[in-house]
Amino acid sequence: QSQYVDDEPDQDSPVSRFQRYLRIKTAHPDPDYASAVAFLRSQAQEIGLHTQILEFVTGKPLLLVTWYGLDPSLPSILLNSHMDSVPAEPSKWVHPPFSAVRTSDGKIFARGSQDDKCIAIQYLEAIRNLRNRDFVPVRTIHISYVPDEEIGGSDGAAKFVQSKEFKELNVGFMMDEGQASPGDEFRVFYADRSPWSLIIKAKGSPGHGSRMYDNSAMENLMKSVEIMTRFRESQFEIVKAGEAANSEVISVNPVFVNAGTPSPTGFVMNMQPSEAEAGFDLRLPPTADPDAMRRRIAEEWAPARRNMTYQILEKGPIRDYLGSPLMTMTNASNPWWAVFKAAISDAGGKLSKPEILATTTDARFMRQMRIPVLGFSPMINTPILLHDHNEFLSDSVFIRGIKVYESLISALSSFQEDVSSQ
Ligand SMILES: CSCC[C@H](NC=O)C(=O)O
Ligand SMILES: [Zn+2]
Ligand SMILES: [Zn+2]
Repeated sequence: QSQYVDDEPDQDSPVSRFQRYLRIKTAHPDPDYASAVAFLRSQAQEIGLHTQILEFVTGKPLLLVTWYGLDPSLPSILLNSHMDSVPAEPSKWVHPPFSAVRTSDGKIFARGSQDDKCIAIQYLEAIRNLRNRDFVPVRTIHISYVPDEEIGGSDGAAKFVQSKEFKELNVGFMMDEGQASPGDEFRVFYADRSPWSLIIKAKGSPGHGSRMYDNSAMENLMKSVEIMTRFRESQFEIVKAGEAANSEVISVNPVFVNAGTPSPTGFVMNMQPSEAEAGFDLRLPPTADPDAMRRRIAEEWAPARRNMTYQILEKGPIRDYLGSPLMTMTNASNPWWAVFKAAISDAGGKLSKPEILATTTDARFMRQMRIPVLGFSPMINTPILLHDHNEFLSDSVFIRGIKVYESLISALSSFQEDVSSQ
């Protein structure tokens, strides 16, 4: 196990600024957005960038940072990063999750180090370096620091894209977070999966625990669970056979079951309950047919004939406003794709085949507006530790990422073809 390194208190460097941001506790359930916004804003101001705070929901601020380009009539570039993190269990970490300790081998341990506070600072550091080199952007570049991504974004990015402030940004291309790459190729994501929360409920006659009868609530629920498990296995088989990635199939995973008649010592054991319910996390890739899924749920997973009801919470859009799947093209039809690819290669990076992200990000709200979005976090040679214990990022990977964003930001902001009609 690696040792602590005490960073010099007076040190001011990209890594120390990253550490300072990591030490701000923006983990749910009580994220300190005020401190995060204050810190990021002071960084942006120090670099000489324009800042604006938007508060669509009280206590949930969004920081917008702007570097004006020479031609404000061209669609702008938006770089997005969420300020919140998932919680951490300190006792399961080798270093405290908000210490941002850097070990002697250069690993910076913190909740949010990969997801996604790294890109928050890398955007700013890249712009700092470009400004120091007197680079002048043609297109305006914005950075949005948004709240609540980890809890679905309805008070964050969802409100932002609906605002007049967002419209005025005239965003032509956006970048959002991606995921770490254990190998030496950068990963890029052209779509997310759409998240649904599904709760199925069964009702039935209560009865003595000893009695066999049809249509008890538990029997009805368990039949559904069996059918859903078979569906889950059919999807997982495709993945196990190597025919599709995890993110390309529909996942359905049980997250809670709730049934039984409570007693002071647990549950009444000789009573069959009259109600039972279970909750599932569903993720639909953009290729999935949401209507077919809704029918499957109504007819097979929670049919009225088994005394079942259900509730689907669709967390965000599943199609764009013209009814197309939420996907960003990674071919010649999307001129930004070529610019992105060239910028990665100019930075000496290799790119793996574009992927669908298995999880879900704020990008879906912008894709709904038909804005092209690529998910990208420049973390190669890094184990995937988002939401895990001992999340870390190596200092060298972090520093290299700044260079990659310098290349990306200069290329994207210099891109002259007018794509505003797309
Ligand atoms: C219901 S939207 C939640 C978004 C969340 N994002 C990251 O983990 C996710 O669960 O994928
Ligand atoms: Zn994230
Ligand atoms: Zn996350």
